[in-house]
Amino acid sequence: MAERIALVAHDKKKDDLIKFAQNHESILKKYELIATGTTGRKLNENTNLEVIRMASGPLGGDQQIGAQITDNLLKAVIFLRDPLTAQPHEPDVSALLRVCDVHNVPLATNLATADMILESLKNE
Ligand SMILES: O=C(CO)COP(=O)(O)O
Repeated sequence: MAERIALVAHDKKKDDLIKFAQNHESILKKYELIATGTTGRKLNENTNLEVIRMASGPLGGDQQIGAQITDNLLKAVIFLRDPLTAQPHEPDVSALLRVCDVHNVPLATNLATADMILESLKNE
């Protein structure tokens, strides 16, 4: 089974994530990709990647991804969150970030770190 990476972006960061995914398509293609609902739909529509969609973030998608981290299924999480906009599901967002730390899963919350994580995956 291919290793799995989660891709998530809040609304104001979705364009950044799509551009990021387009720029890194060749490395991302080597992984099974999952995303929250709207992020996944936009990635499927705007890149050549095949992304498995969870529920939308506000409807529990972050929690579904968190459960996969707990089950040791994820290699890394790229979560471009919007630090300037309050989210109705902020507790879910915090829980996802927290569970990455609990299980020591690489987590990028901005593009600079996301680039570094993918750079390091190239060397595997
Ligand atoms: O809200 C999100 C993550 O917290 C993202 O959810 P969507 O991809 O469904 O917009």
